[in-house]
Amino acid sequence: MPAVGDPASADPASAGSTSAGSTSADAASAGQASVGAAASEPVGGDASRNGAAGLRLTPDTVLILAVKSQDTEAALRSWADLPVVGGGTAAQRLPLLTAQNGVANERAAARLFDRVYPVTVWLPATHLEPGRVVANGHPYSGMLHLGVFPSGTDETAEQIGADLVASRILAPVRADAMRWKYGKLLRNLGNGIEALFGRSAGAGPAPHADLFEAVRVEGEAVLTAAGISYTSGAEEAAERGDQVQAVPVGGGQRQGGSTWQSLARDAGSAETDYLNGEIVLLGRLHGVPTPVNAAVQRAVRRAVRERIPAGGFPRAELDVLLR
Ligand SMILES: CC(C)(CO)C(=O)C(=O)O
Repeated sequence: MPAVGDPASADPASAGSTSAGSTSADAASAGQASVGAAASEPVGGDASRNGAAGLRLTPDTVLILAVKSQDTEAALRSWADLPVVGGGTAAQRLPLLTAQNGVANERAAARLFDRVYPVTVWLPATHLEPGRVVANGHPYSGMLHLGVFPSGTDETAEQIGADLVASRILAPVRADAMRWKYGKLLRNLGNGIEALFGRSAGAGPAPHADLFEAVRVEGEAVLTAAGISYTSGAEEAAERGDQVQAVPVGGGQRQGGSTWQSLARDAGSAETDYLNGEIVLLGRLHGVPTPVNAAVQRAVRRAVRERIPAGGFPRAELDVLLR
């Protein structure tokens, strides 16, 4: 089952032989890009630089959307109308995997693509410099729950899952793939906090634990009010066990998650509008206050705009936003 390289850029996270479309992907959404890359060897190749038009899409091509949610629309538009050998377009014929954090990508994809497969990405990886994606996950590189959107499974999902397992990525196929994605959304609400303030050094109570707790509590309240089911942290952790542990590569610890990496790379955008911002949106739709998620979202937007380095945001300034 061949897949295609990135048409839009030579972005390393999407430059592997199996990712589709990118403008600012990072390691957490790189999924396949890190597969097979010797831990920290540069990845990428000609296909990633040829552009979508240079690629030959065959009926057994699988498209993997591995960009940040803010870049989804552009990536989808660049792929949808490309012809597939034998007739029809990519949007009509090819399976499109949304291997991304957040829950907005599936709806955006389904507006254009007939066959959308949600993928919940649990893949500790690091992308801080062009051309290099470090796969920190061990003994498996990651765990990607996948299924059919909006629900169900099919033969394609099963086959993709089997291919992923053969490449050292666990890939349970789930009829309720979106429930896993909403659970992961809750886990990603701390991404912005980590990006703003950095990781805890040393022992003792985690700094900013109050914020991590508050965004989660708001998130759960919002999903409950919206009648959306989600996996619990315990369910996810039990499923994963110790099969995907973040280990140091080349002597270096993984310094932070995907949003932290966006600030560290000065990527010019961050995914927070689709993580904390998703909770804020649902809160507005369902009448649930979400002040802490909104403050984190605003602070990360400011950090991106003012190019405040990862971990360098003053806590007092977030507290002002919370008053
Ligand atoms: C779980 C993890 C850390 C990697 O998939 C992640 O979601 C992120 O960095 O955003």
